[in-house]
Amino acid sequence: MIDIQSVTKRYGGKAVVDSVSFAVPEGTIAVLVGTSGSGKTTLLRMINQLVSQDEGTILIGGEDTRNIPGHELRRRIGYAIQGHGLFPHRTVAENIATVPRLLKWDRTRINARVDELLDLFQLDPAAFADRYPHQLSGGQQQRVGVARALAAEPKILLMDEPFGALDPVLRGKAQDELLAIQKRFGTTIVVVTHDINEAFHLGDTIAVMDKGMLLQYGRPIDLLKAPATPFVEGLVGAFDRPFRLLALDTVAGLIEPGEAQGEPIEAVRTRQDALAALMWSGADALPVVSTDGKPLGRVRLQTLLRQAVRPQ
Ligand SMILES: Nc1ncnc2c1ncn2[C@@H]1O[C@H](COP(=O)(O)OP(=O)(O)OP(=O)(O)O)[C@@H](O)[C@H]1O
Repeated sequence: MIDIQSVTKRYGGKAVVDSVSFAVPEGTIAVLVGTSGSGKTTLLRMINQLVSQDEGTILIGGEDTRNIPGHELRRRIGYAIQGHGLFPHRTVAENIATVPRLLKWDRTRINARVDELLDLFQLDPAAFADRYPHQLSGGQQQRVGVARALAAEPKILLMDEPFGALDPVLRGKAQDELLAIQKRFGTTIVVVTHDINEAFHLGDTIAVMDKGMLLQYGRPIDLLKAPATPFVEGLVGAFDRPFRLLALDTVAGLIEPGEAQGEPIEAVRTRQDALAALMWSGADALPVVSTDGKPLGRVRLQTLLRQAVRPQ
């Protein structure tokens, strides 16, 4: 658990992070969103003490971060930034091995971990381990940056616009990879993004910042149901709300018995995907199948539309 308590940072007398408090439960993803200059990066960098707060306390697993030497804290907390920050004169394998080496892992363990991470990010170790960052595409560099941040199996991962430079297709893939990794290792993750869609896709909780202040912190559904201010309402998109609501859940919970014509949809897809498929096909119901293709029933347009209404 990361517990941020009344944290303030001032530059030149001006609070760029202004008495912010929220807690990130263990094993969850919190996303920081907000306008440019609202203090997101500063707040993130206070968690690993790259920036020290002027007031307030940050506890990690109950321990005050100011009582942990900075270098030790930063070895315990993975950090991935936009533009990846890879060392240009080190190979991919050496980049990923940075923290395990500092921690003096033995060579066999380091090599195994590097290969495991490269596999996880779909970069064939035989082809990529010995390349230098400039020999990779931007998307590959970013994946290596995230792999490096994960190398020492940190319980906490901080990410600052980690997928900012990726095209929409790669960005979606990288987000799904991150969710899979988070599930597998139970990592607690704090991500900064400009992209509200990314926030909804990744976040168990979302923190909305404006001018150094935390306007709202809650689950995606809380922001949709009860935006704390007009700014939050604008950010979550008044017109997009029904679609965002549908995107929060899968088709699985809405399957009804019966048959339907048309291209089947998998039960793990979002309700928003199902609505899109129904609208596109012009049908009023679609067959639903399991990921291995077994028929499970059908999903009806009427049922979906009822889910898109403001929750009571
Ligand atoms: N070292 C510094 N010295 C002086 N001012 C700073 C420093 N670092 C950040 N700031 C100021 O603090 C404010 C918050 O910056 P920060 O980078 O945290 O915002 P952000 O929300 O991450 O912005 P962006 O989305 O544009 O990256 C900005 O006005 C910035 O100019």
